[in-house]
Amino acid sequence: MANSPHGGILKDLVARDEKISTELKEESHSLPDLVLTERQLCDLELITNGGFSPLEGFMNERDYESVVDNLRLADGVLFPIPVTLDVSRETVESLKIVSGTRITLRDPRDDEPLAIITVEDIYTPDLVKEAINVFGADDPAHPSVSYLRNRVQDLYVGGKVQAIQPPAHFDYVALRYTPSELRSHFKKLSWRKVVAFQTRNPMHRAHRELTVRAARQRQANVLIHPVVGLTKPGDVDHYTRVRVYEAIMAKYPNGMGHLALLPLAMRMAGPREAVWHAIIRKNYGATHFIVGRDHAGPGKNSQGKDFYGPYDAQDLVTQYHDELEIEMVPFQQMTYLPSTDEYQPVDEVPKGVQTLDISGTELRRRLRTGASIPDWFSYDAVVKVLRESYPPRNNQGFVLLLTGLHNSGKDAIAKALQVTLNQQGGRSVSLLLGETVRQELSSELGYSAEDRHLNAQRIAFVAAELTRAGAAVIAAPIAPYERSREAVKDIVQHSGGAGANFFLIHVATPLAHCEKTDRRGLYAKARRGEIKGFTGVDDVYETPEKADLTVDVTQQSISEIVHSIVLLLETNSLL
Ligand SMILES: Nc1ncnc2c1ncn2[C@@H]1O[C@H](COP(=O)(O)OS(=O)(=O)O)[C@@H](OP(=O)(O)O)[C@H]1O
Repeated sequence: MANSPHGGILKDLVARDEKISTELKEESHSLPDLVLTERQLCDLELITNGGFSPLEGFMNERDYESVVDNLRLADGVLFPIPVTLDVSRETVESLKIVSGTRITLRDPRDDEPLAIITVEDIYTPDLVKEAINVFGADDPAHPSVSYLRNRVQDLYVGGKVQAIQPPAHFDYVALRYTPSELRSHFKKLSWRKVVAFQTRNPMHRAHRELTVRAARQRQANVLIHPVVGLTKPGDVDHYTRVRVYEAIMAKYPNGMGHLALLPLAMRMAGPREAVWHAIIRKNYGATHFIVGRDHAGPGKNSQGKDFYGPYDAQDLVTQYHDELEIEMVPFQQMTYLPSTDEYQPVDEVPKGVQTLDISGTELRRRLRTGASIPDWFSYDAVVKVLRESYPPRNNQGFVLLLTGLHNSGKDAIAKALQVTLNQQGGRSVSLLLGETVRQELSSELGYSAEDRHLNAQRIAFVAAELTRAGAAVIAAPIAPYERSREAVKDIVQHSGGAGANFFLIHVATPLAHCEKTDRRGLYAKARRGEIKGFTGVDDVYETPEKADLTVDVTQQSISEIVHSIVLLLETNSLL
């Protein structure tokens, strides 16, 4: 038997409104629109599937104030986190939003109408108070406070929603359960007691041991219920994590556990978040909920201290135990005891017994360097998934941007380097010569400052895509402007993923040599005025200020230059 929902009734609005969804969809076309933010989309999904029961919409001012002040809705029901629809003043004015207005809420990914909100009120939130009460401090080191300060719009719009359809998902569809679906699943399996485990991180042996212990203690089954909505910036992406969870599920005793994904936008609100998580799991039918050390903690504040005490979350859940009606299973941190090859909560380890742990930072270091990750810490299948997503540097892609004058030797160096890297193997090598890019990608562009900059940005886009897939990219345009070269670096480092390794190599062959040896005669034509705005003749070449390497074909042979680039890559552990 699944636990009863918070407030007594599961507010499955999708099921409730199914009969009128065609009419609602029809009406949605004639209403003003709001395209949701990513966070609002996650919130709406949980409002409409019942995960946030007893909510039936975004909070009005009375509920919001009451939640911020007392962790309760205006009617007194426990609810610790504001769930609000923020809208800019301009939008409120341009859409003429007033009490009673009906607005279509749209999915930002595909523009589909998901729900209609009937506006109850429009109010100005006190964001400083919200930060202090809900997150503990008005400190922008907290990701949700930073979100309040930088992303949240001026006004909140409160009102109940009617569901047109749930947001569409195309990843891990079979693992996404609504509260009703999960409840049916528990019924089908005759699970009476279910311990839910919340996580936003990859799971290893310690987590498996902890959850199995919890199940044993409470004679229950285990629901692994990871968050796949928004988590803390910098977390492991949910695709990788779900593959990890799938791998670890095979390590549970047969039939003990089940994996379901939760599309929640976390707030990292520590104690309040733990109470919220418990309510959500109750709505999904769980009877027990694990709260460990530093539950939903965001890390350090701007003074370098933890935002919350390690067991503050457990204390707050205990405080509301009676009305939560889901039993907390508190856990201390698990640690490994090599002498007996087992995990135990730290507070149960006898004095003097040796323990082992691997921190998150150490794990990331081992992934980066390819160093071994011991069996006592994780499972081969889990490590394999992580290594695929976080390859060691010698498997990561990289971009070498060779910049220099026409006929500086950059093409010859690039081609020789391509051959050298091909000889070594292990990566696909892509060559983006200036001339090739001009023919294949930028044939309509000329040589104005703007066109040259755009050309560089196109090279950056292609290079970032290739390097993200693990390729070695050698790009050799003239790239005469510092701002363009900086833009290339920026684009590669921001969208190149794990392979965001970028090196600028200045081929600094003097103009006189480039000109003297130019068999194509372009400099001669430029001198005669037959080509206008030619780099080095009547257009500027800005010498790079921060090249990773400077080479010159009048001082070194092509082989020597290639070797110096190989050494640069080797020094950076890329070869
Ligand atoms: N006005 C002018 N200025 C500079 N270069 C010119 C110009 N007109 C044509 N070319 C020939 O175009 C080739 C490719 O230039 P790039 O795309 O590398 O230049 S840029 O980075 O956009 O500045 C470049 O060849 P490579 O140096 O061999 O790549 C030039 O020979």
